[in-house]
Amino acid sequence: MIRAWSVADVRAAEEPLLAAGVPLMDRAAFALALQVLADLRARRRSARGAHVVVLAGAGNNGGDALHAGAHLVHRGVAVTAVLAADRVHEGGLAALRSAGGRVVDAAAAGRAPAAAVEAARADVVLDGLVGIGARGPLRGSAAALVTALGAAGLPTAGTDAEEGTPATHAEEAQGASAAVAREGTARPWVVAVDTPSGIGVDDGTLPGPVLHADRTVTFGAAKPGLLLPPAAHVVGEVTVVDIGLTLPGTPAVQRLAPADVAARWPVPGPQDHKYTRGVVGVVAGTATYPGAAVLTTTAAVRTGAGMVRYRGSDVVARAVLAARPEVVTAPGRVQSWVVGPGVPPAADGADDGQAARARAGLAAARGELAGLSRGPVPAVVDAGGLGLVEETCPPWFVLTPHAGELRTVLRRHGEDVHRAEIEAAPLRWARRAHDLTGATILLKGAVTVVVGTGIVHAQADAPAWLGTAGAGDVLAGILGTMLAARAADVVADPAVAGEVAASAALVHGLAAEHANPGGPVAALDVAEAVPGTVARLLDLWSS
Ligand SMILES: NC(=O)C1=CN([C@@H]2O[C@H](COP(=O)(O)OP(=O)(O)OC[C@H]3O[C@@H](n4cnc5c(N)ncnc54)[C@H](OP(=O)(O)O)[C@@H]3O)[C@@H](O)[C@H]2O)[C@H](O)CC1
Ligand SMILES: [K+]
Repeated sequence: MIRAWSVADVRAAEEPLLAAGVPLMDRAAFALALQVLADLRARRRSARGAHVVVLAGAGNNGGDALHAGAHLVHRGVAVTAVLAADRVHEGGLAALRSAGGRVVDAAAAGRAPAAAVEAARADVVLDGLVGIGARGPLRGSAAALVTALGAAGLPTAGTDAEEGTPATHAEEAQGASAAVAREGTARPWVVAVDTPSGIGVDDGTLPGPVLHADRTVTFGAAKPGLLLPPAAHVVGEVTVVDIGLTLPGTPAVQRLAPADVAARWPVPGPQDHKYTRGVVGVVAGTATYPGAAVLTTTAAVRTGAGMVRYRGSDVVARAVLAARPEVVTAPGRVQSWVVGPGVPPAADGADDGQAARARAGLAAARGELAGLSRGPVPAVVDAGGLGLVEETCPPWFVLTPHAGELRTVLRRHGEDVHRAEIEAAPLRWARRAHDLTGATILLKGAVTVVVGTGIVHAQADAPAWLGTAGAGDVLAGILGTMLAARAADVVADPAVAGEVAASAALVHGLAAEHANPGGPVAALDVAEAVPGTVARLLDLWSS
């Protein structure tokens, strides 16, 4: 598990140590230098004679980078510090100078392109422009430098948000790109110091220009922006360096690892039977979209449900039974409901009665229909089901929208937001949807964000190949079974709903990888791979 703490929590943890004179910056800089040396040796056999460019901003983030640069000079690395501020960390600059490092001032207007060209030729670029002290989009000389680095061929993200200066940056950028293109040198390895400069450290946004990192060396603890999309896509490999901070028990964001899911997997024992293992009720598919019913029920069965009850028209039921004879179509008690996959969003009547069956399932999940479930049970609400949930939901309802579907849910609650805005700030809008609906929100994407009553989860287990038709239907089935197996826990403590949802996202992503490592997968392949994935998780855990 990777746990990430907010900027405020990290600052609060640093405070007493700084007050006691604990040399946190020395610890951070030394660890950073060691990691850069290891990366250099991995990429060019020896660090000696390598060229490292340190991008230094005005604060302690720049201080970390400059001190690390001094350590590197002492190990035979040629280091150039590019100063992106009129005033930088004095101690760090003095250490670099006395070690014999070069210093280039890139703070003055027009200096960025030349500095960018030098950086683009380096073996490693250390991004020490700004860390947890960032406020808003990267601005001034730091923004100009990142824009010029982008033009010089280094991968950057975000737009140059500073008003009135795009032309300046563009001109500088052209200068840089022409110079580097002529040489066609391989681009440098970028190491972000604490965070890639300019990301939303607490929310994972990309408010302005950001230099992509190949590695982020972060101090004391991971920060939420390193796990949350879209910033999670520009951090590279995250290396957490222990500098002796004591952080509060509850992190702001966490990412489950396979071992965390395995540790909580409800492995059946001799006393278990189908009803103790969890029965899943599925309302999915129509005569027009029968495949969703097959995918969702297959996934639920293959994830280890005690039993799956399918609710739908006879024609679809026949397709389901042909694929999965284990499924039953008789109504009866369930421990979770999955409603919505393949059900048309607009309940326009052409849905074989699925909207009515979905509403009945949701009412039963609320505990409003005695007999069917004897009290409230968790529910997965996906696709067409999202249009059927009422104003507010219990937290044991897990809504599983993608960004477009979340837009519809938010608009129904009076938030007029566009899909692009949701994709630019997934945490914010998933949290808003949780606040408005009361449900646990699993916002699907390359990184899946789960916001409920407990800790926020950000899962990045899925290969891009999983972006294929039916993948959401399979996730809904996996989640339905995992919720049914822990139904009592989920209803008793809704924070468990978020943890189970994040676990289902992890299983879904790993199953896609196992189905065809490194290549394309069909949704049904993913569902069929789940048993093996679960066995591997448990084997890993028991070994
Ligand atoms: N405290 C310690 O000894 C340790 C800190 N660690 C490292 O330090 C940074 C946090 O350092 P801090 O000085 O608090 O802040 P930063 O260096 O991250 O950034 C502040 C400077 O950056 C400028 N800034 C802020 N936002 C932007 C922006 N959007 N664009 C450009 N520049 C920006 C800000 O300028 P002002 O005008 O606002 O003053 C500051 O000059 C932490 O990340 C660690 O790297 C060590 O890890 C542990 C010891
Ligand atoms: K940084």
